[in-house]
Amino acid sequence: MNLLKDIQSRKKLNRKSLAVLIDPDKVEDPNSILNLIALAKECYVDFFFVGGSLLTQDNFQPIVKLLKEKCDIPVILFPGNNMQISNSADAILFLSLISGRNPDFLIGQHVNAAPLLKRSNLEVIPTGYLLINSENNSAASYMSNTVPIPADKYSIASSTALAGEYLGMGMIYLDAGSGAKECITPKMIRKVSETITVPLIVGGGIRSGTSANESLKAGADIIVIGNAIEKNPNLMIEVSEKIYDFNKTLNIH
Ligand SMILES: CC(C)=CCC/C(C)=C/CC/C(C)=C/CC/C(C)=C/COP(=O)(O)OP(=O)(O)O
Ligand SMILES: O=P(O)(O)OC[C@@H](O)CO
Ligand SMILES: [Mg+2]
Repeated sequence: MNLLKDIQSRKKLNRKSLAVLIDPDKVEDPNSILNLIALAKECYVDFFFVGGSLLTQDNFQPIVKLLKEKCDIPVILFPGNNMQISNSADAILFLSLISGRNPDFLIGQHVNAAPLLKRSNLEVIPTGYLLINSENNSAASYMSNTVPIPADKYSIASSTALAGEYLGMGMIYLDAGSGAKECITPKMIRKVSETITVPLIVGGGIRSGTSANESLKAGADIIVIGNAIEKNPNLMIEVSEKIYDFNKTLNIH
């Protein structure tokens, strides 16, 4: 399995995907996600992302193992730091926080993680990570000690994403921050997606089928939903129907 190649070929076909984010700190008992896993299978969710800005409990490894045991949905680590590595997952987003200017999140965490990743079987996916301003300071922005790009500074975001692509990053991730009041605007997604050629992941504050649909229409290739699905797992059904409708028009089987 080569997930990046798979994601690139989906993009070529303009085929959209849904990633469900599991933040281990929000899960009290790993077994409590069994229903979520069952629903994700029914909804043909494309990926599970697992990670958090800060992990204070010991359930990260058990959650990754449980996901792998109970379903075939690829599990991609979305690490807040270099401690969030599990050999049981399929891949890791090797995030470099290019919207910020904190060397530790641009290259420092990566140096610590690299030898562990070399010994693992994880697919390492170099990903340019951009935090876009939301009204509230996000946990990711606080923990990384970086200032997000203002939500209406389209050329700064597009140029940053393009620089990431030119540096060889295989994907770009635009994040308004988990639980953001406002998700990334369609205009911002459009400007960035028109500038880059690599797959675009968009997340943070997506809470309805409508905003999911708008993000996809504006050019997101993968949308990520965490908080809203934790609160209302049935949103997964609504969003996956939107993705199904979107992909159906492409006439691929
Ligand atoms: C390459 C390796 C090993 C690590 C990269 C480390 C980097 C650059 C991280 C980027 C900055 C960061 C702290 C990202 C966190 C992203 C994430 C997993 C968010 C999930 O949501 P939370 O931020 O935990 O939100 P809540 O406030 O809802 O808990
Ligand atoms: O939890 P939400 O707001 O859906 O955000 C998902 C993810 O993009 C956060 O890093
Ligand atoms: Mg968290």
